[in-house]
Amino acid sequence: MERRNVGILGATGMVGQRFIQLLANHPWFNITWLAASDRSAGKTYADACKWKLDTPLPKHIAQMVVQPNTPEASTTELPRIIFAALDADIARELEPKFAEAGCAVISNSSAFRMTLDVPLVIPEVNAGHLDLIERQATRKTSGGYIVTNPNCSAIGLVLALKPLEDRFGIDSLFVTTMQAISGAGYPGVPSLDILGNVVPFIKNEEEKMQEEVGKLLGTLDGSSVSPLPAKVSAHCNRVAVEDGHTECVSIKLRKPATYEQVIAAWEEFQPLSGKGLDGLHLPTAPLHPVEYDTAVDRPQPRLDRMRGAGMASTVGRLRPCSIFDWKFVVLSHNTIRGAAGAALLNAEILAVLGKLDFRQFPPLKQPVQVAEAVVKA
Ligand SMILES: NC(=O)C1=CN([C@@H]2O[C@H](COP(=O)(O)OP(=O)(O)OC[C@H]3O[C@@H](n4cnc5c(N)ncnc54)[C@H](OP(=O)(O)O)[C@@H]3O)[C@@H](O)[C@H]2O)C=CC1
Ligand SMILES: N[C@@H](CC(=O)OP(=O)(O)O)C(=O)O
Repeated sequence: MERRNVGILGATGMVGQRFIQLLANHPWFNITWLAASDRSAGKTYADACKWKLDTPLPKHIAQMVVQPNTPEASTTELPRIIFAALDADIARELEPKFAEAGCAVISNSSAFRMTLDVPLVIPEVNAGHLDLIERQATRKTSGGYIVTNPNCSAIGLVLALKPLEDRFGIDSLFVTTMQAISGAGYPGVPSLDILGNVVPFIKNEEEKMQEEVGKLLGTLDGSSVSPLPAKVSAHCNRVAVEDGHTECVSIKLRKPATYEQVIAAWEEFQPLSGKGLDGLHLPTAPLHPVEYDTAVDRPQPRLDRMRGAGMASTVGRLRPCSIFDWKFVVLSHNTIRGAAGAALLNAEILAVLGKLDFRQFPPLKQPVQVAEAVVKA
């Protein structure tokens, strides 16, 4: 099967490298275009990038020439699918240019997450919000659009919250994060600040978590999303862990739930595989998006971040909370499920829903039913 060409904007950074790693053997997508800042444009990728991952840099990627950061300056053909891994300020300026040029911009940045007509999506949680794409001005002119995935702490948390919201409703929650260093990009936090230390501040992180949870679990009312009316309070901390964000959560539910009912809600949560998508697996989707571990001392970042190939959210330590109803711990991989893997899964669901002009996608058995099942899940 011929694969669809894709590009990566911000390809030399921590998230850009994860995109390259995850796309290296992807069955539907083929990297043909890489771009970064003016510092890198014109160099080979190997010269421009400090490769930090523990799998080798693919040889054909190493030899690719890094392109300038605008559609018109590209010296090679611009693919119609662009994965973007830019800082928010740069994304705010560049991503619309690619959407105007007719690209599907699958963004990882916070720049447009809360914009009314931009979907903020986790496919297992709110795939129906992708309908917002059709409201974007560029969709009607060039066909291009922007889709975003959430903040890396919000993703792991919301995967654990969605089954609870569906079955019991969420009234309030209190969450304290312990976030890995890789979340700050490269070179990121200075070693003298973080070694043997905890930094109780990550700029804008608490605000992003609080508002993104509401939009992700909110309801699409035609032209915009009404946020979930739950109170969310977040404390965010940077800790000396390489990869994997850990979060301690206390939650008040709207309906009473027993220990067994809460665990069942997590364990039975298979929104993409159980309702018509059988046999039409999305390559990056984990079979179990939420895994509950019964051990008293799990989840732990070093031991659990690669569950579901880095795409699962691991939950543990469910116990009664003396202030709210229940408390538990959530862990997810911040640069895979929290970033590049999240964007890749968004691209895959867009492909299945026919929003990537994805002509080479293998024929679906029952296309309409499958799409509807995914959207309603
Ligand atoms: N790390 C994480 O866990 C997560 C990060 N994110 C978000 O993803 C985005 C990228 O993060 P991360 O990879 O960690 O950041 P890095 O700092 O590691 O990488 C930034 C990338 O942007 C490129 N860049 C910088 N300036 C420009 C420019 N003017 N034009 C084009 N490209 C430019 C850099 O290229 P060059 O090498 O040439 O400087 C590099 O490729 C951010 O918005 C971040 O908040 C989201 C979720 C998780
Ligand atoms: N701020 C997160 C990384 C992240 O997800 O950022 P953003 O919301 O800008 O994508 C961290 O430091 O761990």
